[in-house]
Amino acid sequence: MIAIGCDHGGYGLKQEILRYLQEQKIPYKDFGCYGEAACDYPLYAKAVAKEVAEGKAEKGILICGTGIGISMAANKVKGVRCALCHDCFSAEATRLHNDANILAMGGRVVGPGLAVKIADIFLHTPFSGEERHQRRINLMEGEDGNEN
Ligand SMILES: O=C(CO)[C@H](O)[C@H](O)[C@H](O)COP(=O)(O)O
Repeated sequence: MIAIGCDHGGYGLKQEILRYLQEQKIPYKDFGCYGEAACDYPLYAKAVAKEVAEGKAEKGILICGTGIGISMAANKVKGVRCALCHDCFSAEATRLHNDANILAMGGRVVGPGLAVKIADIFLHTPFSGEERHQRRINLMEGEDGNEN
């Protein structure tokens, strides 16, 4: 299951991503927001991040105006590796190298065609599992002597 959320700046693009998920028959849970009224992105970031961190969702997708605030908020949750991607190369690389578990995008930055392609790559690219990448993820997650 994919957990998905947005703020008002990402609402329109989220509708496009939901359409893609439905067409592809990819199960999802929509954590809001549910309209274009102004709201606060950390609330939706935390709801999706918690779902992913607790293993209830396989991956997450978060969308705000820029993708910046919502990715920052998601990355405060332990176990979350949220990657802000506005190109296909980064979407593939963050899965292969970082095993990113949440994709963030900006609804005011990227158009729907590219955004759907980015989401498709993100959802279908496996982690490479290579030792050097796993070692770096472990360091990032606070193992091997780091504090966090
Ligand atoms: O990244 C963001 C915040 O850091 C997002 O783009 C928000 O969607 C944006 O800040 C919302 O701005 P608004 O003026 O309240 O529409």
